[in-house]
Amino acid sequence: MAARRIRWLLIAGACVTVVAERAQEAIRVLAAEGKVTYREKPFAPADLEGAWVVVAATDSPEVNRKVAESAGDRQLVNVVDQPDRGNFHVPTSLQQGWLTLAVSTGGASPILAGMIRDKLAEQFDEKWAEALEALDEERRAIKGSGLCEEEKRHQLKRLARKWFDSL
Ligand SMILES: C[C@@]1(CC(=O)O)c2cc3[nH]c(cc4nc(cc5[nH]c(cc(n2)[C@H]1CCC(=O)O)[C@@](C)(CC(=O)O)[C@@H]5CCC(=O)O)C(CC(=O)O)=C4CCC(=O)O)c(CCC(=O)O)c3CC(=O)O
Ligand SMILES: NC(=O)C1=CN([C@@H]2O[C@H](COP(=O)(O)OP(=O)(O)OC[C@H]3O[C@@H](n4cnc5c(N)ncnc54)[C@H](O)[C@@H]3O)[C@@H](O)[C@H]2O)C=CC1
Repeated sequence: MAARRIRWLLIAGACVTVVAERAQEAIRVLAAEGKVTYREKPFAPADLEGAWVVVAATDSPEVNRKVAESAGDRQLVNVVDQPDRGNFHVPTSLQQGWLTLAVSTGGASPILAGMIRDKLAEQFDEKWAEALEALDEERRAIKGSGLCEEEKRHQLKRLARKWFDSL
């Protein structure tokens, strides 16, 4: 579970520190490659110092509860086995170039969220990534034109509609 969250955090550009008594092999490899910092020890509240995002993903509900309770008001906390103890949930997501679609069922069924994402992926395929790049160029041209604000807005709306209807 922790490895899944770490992958997502690294893609987002986070500096990740893992605290685990005995981390999974995949995490040890990331640590050996210098991609994450690994503290091989039991959790202690001081481990949260300086953290912006905290993920409680141990296999012990008591430890995860303690992690959540030790976090400060200004920290984002995700608790993988007791979502209500944290202050954010992780949706499943689909990336198609610059397009990001996130799907959440509010915790009711993470598997269904994955199914919905797969269904959306059939509709929002590579064409959308290509379209967004083309649209971006056309939008810049309109923004850089000497047209008045009202006319620009009108053209930007028409531009988005043209692409939306063509895909
Ligand atoms: C609230 C949330 C936590 C949060 O915010 O982080 C949460 C909570 C819990 N999940 C549990 C179980 C499973 N979760 C998955 C899968 C995923 N779970 C994810 C998110 C979230 N899961 C958040 C809500 C998101 C939403 O509702 O949309 C995804 C999107 C992202 C990710 O986790 O990477 C990923 C989507 C899959 C994909 O993308 O295809 C699978 C299937 C699998 O592993 O393949 C199972 C086993 C089957 C089952 O139990 O249904 C359990 C019971 C744990 C236990 O008792 O052992 C809890 C705790 C509880 O329900 O209280
Ligand atoms: N949110 C979600 O989508 C899902 C959540 N889960 C939940 O994720 C949790 C973890 O499951 P897995 O990753 O399979 O477990 P795991 O057994 O692979 O990993 C647990 C890790 O916690 C560490 N740990 C345990 N006590 C510790 C302590 N006191 N201090 C520091 N580290 C400690 C262990 O050393 C180990 O590295 C479970 O509660 C499970 O119910 C599981 C599947 C999906």
